Amino acid sequence: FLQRSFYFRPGIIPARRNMWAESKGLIDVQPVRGTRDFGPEDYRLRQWLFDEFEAVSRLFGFEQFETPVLESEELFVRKAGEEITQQLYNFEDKGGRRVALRPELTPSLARLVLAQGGKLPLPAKWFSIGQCWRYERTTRGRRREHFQWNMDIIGVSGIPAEAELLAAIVLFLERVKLSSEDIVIKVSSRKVLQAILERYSVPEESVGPVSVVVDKMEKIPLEKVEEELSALGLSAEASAGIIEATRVGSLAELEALLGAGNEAVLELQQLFSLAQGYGYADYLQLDTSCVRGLAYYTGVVFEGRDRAGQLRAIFGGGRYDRLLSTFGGEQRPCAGFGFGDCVIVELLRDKGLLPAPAHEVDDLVVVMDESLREQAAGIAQKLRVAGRRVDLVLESKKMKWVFKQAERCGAKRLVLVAPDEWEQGLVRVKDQATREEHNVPVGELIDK
Ligand SMILES: Nc1ccc(Br)nc1
Repeated sequence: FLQRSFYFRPGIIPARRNMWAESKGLIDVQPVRGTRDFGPEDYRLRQWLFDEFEAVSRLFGFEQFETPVLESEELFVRKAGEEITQQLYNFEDKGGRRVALRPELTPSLARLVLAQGGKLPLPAKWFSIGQCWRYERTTRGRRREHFQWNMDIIGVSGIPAEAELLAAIVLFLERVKLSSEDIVIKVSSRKVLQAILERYSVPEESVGPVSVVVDKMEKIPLEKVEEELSALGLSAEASAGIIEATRVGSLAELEALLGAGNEAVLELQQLFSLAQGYGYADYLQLDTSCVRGLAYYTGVVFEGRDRAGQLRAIFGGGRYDRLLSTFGGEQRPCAGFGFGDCVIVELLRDKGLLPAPAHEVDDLVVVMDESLREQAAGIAQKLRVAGRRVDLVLESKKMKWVFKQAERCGAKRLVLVAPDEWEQGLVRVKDQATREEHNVPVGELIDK
């Protein structure tokens, strides 16, 4: 019943509780349903991924922030029927407060921006990596937590903001050796649906809830989509207009549908031109069926998919100019994206691009005679102060075990503290790469 590492074996939700083991008094060693442990092997892979997220964010001049995983429930209570709010991991705490484990990072970002008041210099370019939660009731046994990388630009109303965010994503993809042959970034704008709804005099506030319904089109029958659109008050004609607008596959077609001066058309034309400038245009595909399932988007939206179409969205984002004002704050233009830690790992594994970061230390320090333990401790500490990673063997071990441990910890050097050599001020050093062994004066150990 040992849980296999999650990252390396996707979709393997931990084995059911082991009733036999528990009957013997062993606690349930599985993590809570829908959550993952990150043992050292998984944690190294996760660290590699997060280091890439961070490196790209810093290459774009973004600043890192963090907010609590626990938020006031009200931050996520929205009336647009989004899955993300229907699966809220919410509860009442011992103080009677209605709280929730955050399902996404953007509302927390908005809260933090508002907390800074008018003194926040704009534009603000912020990034964060945080665990997000959902309470999935279905028996599918899906995960209930994942980590998301977010980058957001606050205070820039123009398309250059969206283009810059996409450039960051593409840089990440290319750093992990993916290309436009592997990934397509579907791009559209909520202003397409807005323009259609205007034609049928549907109030603009419906764009969010209508988008939430349209976002489900890939997953539910068309009749159900039409039913839900009708429940939102759309006429049969308006629903037909919306569904037709999700079938546009090029900018030229969109221009023909909405007219050359339409804002969505102009903005998307600018986005594709900037994409040429950055050099990532071949990732982009205009697809008006891409609306994303978050109600608060107000403009450009995008999502990353594997070109083979086997996986769920790898990332998603867009413009959300009204979120701050819905929290009672001053309206500020915002754009951002969320990039999960799971689908990307599945894709990299499928492509044979997943690294397997090994545990490694610089020195394995071994005491050959317990009378020299204090001396060995001193050597280990000096090596560490000099910045070398040291695994100090803490008890008397046979050499067979020592050689095995040297492999396990990827030691570059074996440092043996033994009586005969010590009397001459020497320690025995074995270079693990060259297998060469020689006696080294203790004082010269550091700069070797
Ligand atoms: N929003 C959200 C949270 C957690 C997981 Br797993 N998926 C989506």
